[in-house]
Amino acid sequence: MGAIELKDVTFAYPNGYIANENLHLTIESGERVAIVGQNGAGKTTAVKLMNGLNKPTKGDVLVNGINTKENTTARISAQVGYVFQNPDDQIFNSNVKKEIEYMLHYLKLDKKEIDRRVNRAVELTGIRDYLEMNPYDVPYSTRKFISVAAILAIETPYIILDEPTAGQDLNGIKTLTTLMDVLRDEGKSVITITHDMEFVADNFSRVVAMANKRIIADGTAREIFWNQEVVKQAKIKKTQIAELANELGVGSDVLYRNELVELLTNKVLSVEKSS
Ligand SMILES: Nc1ncnc2c1ncn2[C@@H]1O[C@H](COP(=O)(O)OP(=O)(O)OP(=O)(O)O)[C@@H](O)[C@H]1O
Repeated sequence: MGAIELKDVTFAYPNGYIANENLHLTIESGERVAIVGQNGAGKTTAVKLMNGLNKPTKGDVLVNGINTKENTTARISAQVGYVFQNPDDQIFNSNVKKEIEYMLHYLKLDKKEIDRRVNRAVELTGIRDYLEMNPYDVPYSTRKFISVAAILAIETPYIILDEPTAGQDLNGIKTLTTLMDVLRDEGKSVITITHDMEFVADNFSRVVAMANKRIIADGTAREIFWNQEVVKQAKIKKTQIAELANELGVGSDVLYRNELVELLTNKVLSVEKSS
């Protein structure tokens, strides 16, 4: 069993701006972790450290024991796939199929294996109808799935999704949820940056909260969403159900609809009993 380990990592951009300070984090292989926090907290910078796109200014990042500082981004990316927040920063081929196949040719896989991986990635992301099109001729929300498919096809043990639900409608969210289930069954690690707390509560048990370049909390979704200090500092918007429970003053750790329904039902029953 491997892990991604950030050991006291600080990162400064070439202009000198320090975007991450003293990060300590271990993500075991197979784990699913959501990274949440205010805009500019340093989330994207941190995940780019995990796949070698950023190399630490101080400290070390290890991927399955391999130090990212001593290896090329290409080698680290074969372990940790990163789907960019904006697909237009990632996609550069003039044809969807070519975009998905690009890394597979780089990895020198044979045609049969390339076809298998492309088919699987296309199936999981629902983009088969677009295979022969120019990625820039398809809607933005579909283009996001092209960037997901290109990374899925590499079949890395760790996959990072940066804001996957942004711009997706109900169908897109459904496709993502099914994809999350498949990746869970395959034992893959998924690390997600998101501002969508419903998506977090439904798909991630571990949540890392960032604020002002640092990790300020690391716990279960329930622990993070009901820690008022963390919610305030990281500027997290709670789930609607947690907000509602808070406003109604029922329960101090409600996260899911069924929990709220049960609490309210019990309250009604106890009022009926006592009257
Ligand atoms: N190439 C760069 N050069 C200098 N500063 C940068 C660069 N890229 C990002 N930054 C700065 O680093 C800080 C952290 O950015 P980052 O993208 O990691 O934040 P984030 O938490 O992912 O934000 P968001 O939720 O808005 O995507 C921001 O202040 C940003 O302006």
